Amino acid sequence: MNSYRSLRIALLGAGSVGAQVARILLEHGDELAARVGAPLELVGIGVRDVDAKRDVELPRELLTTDLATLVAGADVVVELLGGIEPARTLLLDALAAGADVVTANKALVAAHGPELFQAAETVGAQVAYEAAVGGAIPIIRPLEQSLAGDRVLRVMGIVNGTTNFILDRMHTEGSTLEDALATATALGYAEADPTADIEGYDAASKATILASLAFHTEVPAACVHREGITGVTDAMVQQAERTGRVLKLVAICERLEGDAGDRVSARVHPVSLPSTHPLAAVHEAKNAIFVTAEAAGDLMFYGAGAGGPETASAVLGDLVSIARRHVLGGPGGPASTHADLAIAPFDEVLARHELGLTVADRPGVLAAVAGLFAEHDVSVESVRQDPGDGSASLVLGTHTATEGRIAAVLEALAAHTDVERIDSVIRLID
Ligand SMILES: NC(=O)C1=CN([C@@H]2O[C@H](COP(=O)(O)OP(=O)(O)OC[C@H]3O[C@@H](n4cnc5c(N)ncnc54)[C@H](OP(=O)(O)O)[C@@H]3O)[C@@H](O)[C@H]2O)C=CC1
Ligand SMILES: N[C@@H](CC=O)C(=O)O
Repeated sequence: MNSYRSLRIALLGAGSVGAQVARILLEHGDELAARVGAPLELVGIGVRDVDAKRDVELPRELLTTDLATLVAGADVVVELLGGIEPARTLLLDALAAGADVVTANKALVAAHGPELFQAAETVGAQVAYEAAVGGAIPIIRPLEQSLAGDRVLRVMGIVNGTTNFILDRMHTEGSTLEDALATATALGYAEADPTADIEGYDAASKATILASLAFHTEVPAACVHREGITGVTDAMVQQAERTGRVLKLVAICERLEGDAGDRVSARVHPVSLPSTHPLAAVHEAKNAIFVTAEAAGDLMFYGAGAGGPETASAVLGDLVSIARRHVLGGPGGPASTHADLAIAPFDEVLARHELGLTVADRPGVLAAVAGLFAEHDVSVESVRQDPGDGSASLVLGTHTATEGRIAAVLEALAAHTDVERIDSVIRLID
């Protein structure tokens, strides 16, 4: 090891992820120091309650509730608090003082990434956030660096471990959403407020980050269409199973090519996939992200999307690379947003849906209802009607049908006198 002084690491948070980061820093300090070329000195751990019971026993003298003072003396600040404040202010203070920052906080990066990157650029510091998307899976660095010379066309996948765990348990064990969420929380997968998981906010933050990196364009969180899994019912799960399909919450970020120039679309919503689709084999809290790039073709990234030790791996990867830069020097620099593409409204995205309807139980009713689809330019790919009870399942095609047209046809169906109920609506991916 050369004679570089030790690097002062301030850790903010000792929850599911923070406690594991502290454990690894303390247990494997010598090995990490050898990799970096300088010791990584954990100077303190900022928490809300120094007496709280933790999964990992941490030296009492390292714990503090004075996060501002802890940040002030650090070379690198590792933020694992979650939420916007006080994380944002603490990181801006750290950057203003010239410290580098590592964070797993996707809500913060999605909402305030440009502000943090600008603050870092001003002082030549770095903000690293590999753990903010896909837990242990390397996806930020591949998009930011490995694919920087290619043209990314699409990033699509399962990016929230908690909701994947819940949907998986609903399919495989018949669990309720509430029971499966309680287990996911106990396993350390869920956010402090799990509404962020089940209502799709967490996945939407990740979609913001992925789309911004993939398309070199700032994609504000407000431009990401978001639906969570609270509308997924047992009946929808059973309907998917009857047709050999599986429900998953996916994020889709696409470059849409058009005569007026390329645009970007980013959205998060449940979909129904054939059980043979590779995403159908993503179980428990695993994540999988497919990237399609013009020259590279299709790439797939798979692994643990949540969990303390797994996420700590990504955090420590960032910490080691930042620490190496301190010791050896090397490039940092802001994320590229030079392309600045327009964002396509969700209504204009092409969509394929499966619809469960109950119509009045009279001959010819479905044919009359079908007129509504033609009126809204929505093609009907297939119709299956159960004899006797008026229930029908329709697949609505994509080539001309946009999300906007499907929404309009659903509104018209809801008002149609021969339609008793819309039983289920789910988007299909093949
Ligand atoms: N859990 C996971 O699988 C993953 C989490 N992430 C992200 O990592 C971050 C941390 O997640 P996780 O470890 O699960 O969160 P936890 O809720 O388990 O832990 C949060 C920690 O931060 C401390 N903390 C929170 N607010 C404050 C505050 N205002 N002042 C002082 N301390 C505070 C808590 O202190 P105390 O212990 O005293 O209450 C706790 O130690 C989040 O941004 C999350 O989105 C990213 C990928 C995966
Ligand atoms: N709550 C998140 C944690 C990781 O980002 C998830 O379940 O994916």
